[in-house]
Amino acid sequence: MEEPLIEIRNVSKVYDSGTVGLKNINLTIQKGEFVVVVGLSGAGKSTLLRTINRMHDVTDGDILIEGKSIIHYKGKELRKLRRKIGMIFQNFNLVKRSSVQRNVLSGRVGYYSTFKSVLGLFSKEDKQKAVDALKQVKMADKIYSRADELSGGQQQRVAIARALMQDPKIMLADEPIASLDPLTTKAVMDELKELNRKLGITVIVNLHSVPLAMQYADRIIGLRAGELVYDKSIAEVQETDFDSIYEGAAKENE
Ligand SMILES: Nc1ncnc2c1ncn2[C@@H]1O[C@H](COP(=O)(O)OP(=O)(O)OP(=O)(O)O)[C@@H](O)[C@H]1O
Repeated sequence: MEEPLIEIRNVSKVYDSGTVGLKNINLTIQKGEFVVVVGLSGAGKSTLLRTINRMHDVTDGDILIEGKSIIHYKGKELRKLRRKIGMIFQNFNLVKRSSVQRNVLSGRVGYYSTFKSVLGLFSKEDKQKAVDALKQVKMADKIYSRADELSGGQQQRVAIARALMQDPKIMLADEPIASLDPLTTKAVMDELKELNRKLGITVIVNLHSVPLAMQYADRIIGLRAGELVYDKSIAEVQETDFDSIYEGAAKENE
């Protein structure tokens, strides 16, 4: 079998406050998978995603990407790792007063010296790349709009275009549709699915909605209180499975 793209081995994360974010997680993700992570608020979904791109360091265990341990990466190695991994957030994280073009080009910053990126000296190739990325998310006509003139769904698609500028192998999306209405939710989820299918990017998405998870995932992972309590391919998933992840946890809190 092919080498796994991501291997999480016995990973635990305890925050400085003493809160346990993750408890002994073991998880292997293959190239090309579309994985949805579900679980109650506070279950550790964001923590899990953020350990994969080293926004958070783990307390214990190891994470391998393409067979290499990443947990001690620093400087150049860490920058190279982060280029491979695009990230999408609930609140889009765009520079609201900047143009769509500028926001998308900023996804390329990891490839430039600080000097050039501060001055906005982007190459002609990268400007064309930004147009292509915007075409991919069907936002090319908004290239000169200001980010804050766009709807939430449009902003999220620009954020996806920005992440595509990195030529990522992995796309991490942390509640990407939490602040969107059903119609724009569909546009954003369809976009993530398309770049998984068409561009072969491995996608890991945190979602609260089980029906959406079932609609889009190849595989669903469930977290509860920092532990991995569920891991099935979509063909094996049954909606009642989630009672133990959601209702069971609710009972515990009573
Ligand atoms: N920076 C932090 N410092 C301390 N504790 C944190 C930090 N980030 C998260 N936590 C705690 O770690 C646990 C897991 O949080 P996490 O945000 O990963 O959960 P989540 O499943 O993503 O929840 P949500 O759906 O609300 O985003 C929670 O108890 C949370 O309060």
